[in-house]
Amino acid sequence: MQTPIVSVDGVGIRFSTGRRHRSARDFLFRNDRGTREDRSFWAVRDVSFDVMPGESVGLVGANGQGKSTLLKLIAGVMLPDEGTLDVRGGVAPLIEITGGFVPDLTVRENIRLIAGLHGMRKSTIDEKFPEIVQFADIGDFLDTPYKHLSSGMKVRVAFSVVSRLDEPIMLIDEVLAVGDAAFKKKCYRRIKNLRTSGTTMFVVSHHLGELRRFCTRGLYLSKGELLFDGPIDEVIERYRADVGLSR
Ligand SMILES: Nc1ncnc2c1ncn2[C@@H]1O[C@H](COP(=O)(O)OP(=O)(O)OP(=O)(O)O)[C@@H](O)[C@H]1O
Repeated sequence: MQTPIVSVDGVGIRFSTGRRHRSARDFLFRNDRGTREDRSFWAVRDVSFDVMPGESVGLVGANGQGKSTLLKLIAGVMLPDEGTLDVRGGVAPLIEITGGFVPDLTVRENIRLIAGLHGMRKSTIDEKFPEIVQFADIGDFLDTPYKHLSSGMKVRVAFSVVSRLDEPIMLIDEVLAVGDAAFKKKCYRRIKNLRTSGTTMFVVSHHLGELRRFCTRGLYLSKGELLFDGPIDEVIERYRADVGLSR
C-alpha cells in the first residue's frame, strides 16, 4: 500500500489574542513583563487527514477559519501545540507574497537564494535562471530590490521561482489573486503541468472556480475544525449552502 505524503493526526495550534499591559501595581512591584490577559484560542484543532502523493487538495472556508495556518503547519513554518504532522517530502511554499524573499536583496539575488535554500545546485540554478526570469516577465527589474516591486510583480517572481523548485509538495495560498489575467493564464498552465507530473498540491483560494479547476479533494475548515473532507465539488457545495450562496 502507498504511504501518504502528508499525514496530519489530531493537530491543533493555539494563538493568543491577549495583550500585555503594565498596571500601576506591576510598576510598583517591578513586574517588568506586565500582566497578560490570557485569551488564547485554537486556530486549528483536532484536525486529522492523510494525503496521497499526487493528490490536489483545496482548503475551503470563510475568513479566519484556519486555512492559512494549516498550510503554515504543513510548510513547517509553524509548529503544532498538539498532534503530529508527517510531511514526507520537500515543500515549495507560495504562502505569503513576500514569504521567504529578502526585501533588500535584488530580484536576481532572491531567485538564487530561494532556489539555493531548496537545495538546487548552482549549475541547475544557472541553467534554470533564464527560464525563471522569462516566466516572471518583469522586464528591467532584475537588479531592483525586491521590496520595490509592485505586489503583482512580487507574485510573478515568487510563483516563477517556487513553481520551478522541483519539490514533491506545493502550497499555494491566495497568491494568484493579485496577478493580472495574462499571468494567471500562464500560472494555470504551469499548475496543470505540475499536477500531471505528480506534484502534491494544497490550494487556498476564495475563488471557488479555481479550486474546482485544480483540486480533486476538499477540506472544509470552520473555526479551526475539519468539518468535511471529500470530493471538491461536494465540499464547495456544502460551503456554499452554509454561507447561503445560491448555485
Ligand atoms: N500568528 C498569529 N498570531 C495570532 N493569531 C493568528 C496568527 N495567525 C493567524 N491567527 C488567527 O488565527 C485564525 C485563523 O487564521 P488563518 O489565517 O489561518 O485563517 P484563514 O482561514 O486562512 O483566513 P482567510 O480566508 O481570511 O485568509 C484567525 O483568527 C487569525 O486572526
